[in-house]
Amino acid sequence: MIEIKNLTKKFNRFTALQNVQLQFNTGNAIALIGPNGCGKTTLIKCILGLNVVEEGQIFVKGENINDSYQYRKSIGYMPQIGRYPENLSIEQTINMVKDARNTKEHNYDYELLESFELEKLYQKKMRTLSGGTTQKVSAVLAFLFNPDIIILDEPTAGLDPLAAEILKQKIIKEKNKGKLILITSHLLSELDEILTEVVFMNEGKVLVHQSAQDLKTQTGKDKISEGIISILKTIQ
Ligand SMILES: Nc1ncnc2c1ncn2[C@@H]1O[C@H](COP(=O)(O)OP(=O)(O)OP(=O)(O)O)[C@@H](O)[C@H]1O
Repeated sequence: MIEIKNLTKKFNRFTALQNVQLQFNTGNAIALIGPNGCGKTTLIKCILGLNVVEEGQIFVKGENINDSYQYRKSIGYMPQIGRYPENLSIEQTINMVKDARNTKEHNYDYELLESFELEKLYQKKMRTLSGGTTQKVSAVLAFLFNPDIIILDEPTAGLDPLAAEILKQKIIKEKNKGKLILITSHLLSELDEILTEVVFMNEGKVLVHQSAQDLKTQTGKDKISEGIISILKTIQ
């Protein structure tokens, strides 16, 4: 569903991604793991078209992303830090994003909106929201259009434990429907129930891409999070 071929991303002379080759298939939840600054967000932004891809190619559902913007409709994105017009209410923000999609009829997914009980806060202005509530709005928007691919950058950072659990269960539910989930997180214990594959990155390179089961077998650990720690110790 997503294929990345020979992707190199430079910011002036700095190489943030080097010859990245990856393939992600439907029905999987994949964690991008690696130390701060290793290139996780840069990779996500390349897939989203927010970073220009000059060297290498990215295909989403078989289409080269440089050929059309339409592929973005297949992707829901929850950024690390969501930035919204300060003076809009939560309701106006959600309506603005719906309008921007320009689709009259849509099979909207309001499940997270309801679970987070955000309708109670509908009239609050975005600038007055706590960091965690802003994250909830970002999560709602990522799932709202029922996308086939959901990309979550540090999704549970700042969420309270109940909200983090609600989001985790939602991720599992959507993965089980056959969607592709890409997730970056430093909170490894939260990933245990979710993941089917793990990608380890360091200094802009992919070091390992393996299934969660292989990771557990290879490291001799019962939990994915413990297996990830074992691998991280060897690469840091
Ligand atoms: N727009 C940019 N201009 C210049 N350098 C950038 C830009 N975006 C990212 N970088 C650099 O690319 C490297 C990778 O950054 P990136 O945000 O992808 O890391 P990350 O793995 O997501 O880190 P973290 O775990 O801290 O979120 C960093 O050294 C960063 O400073």
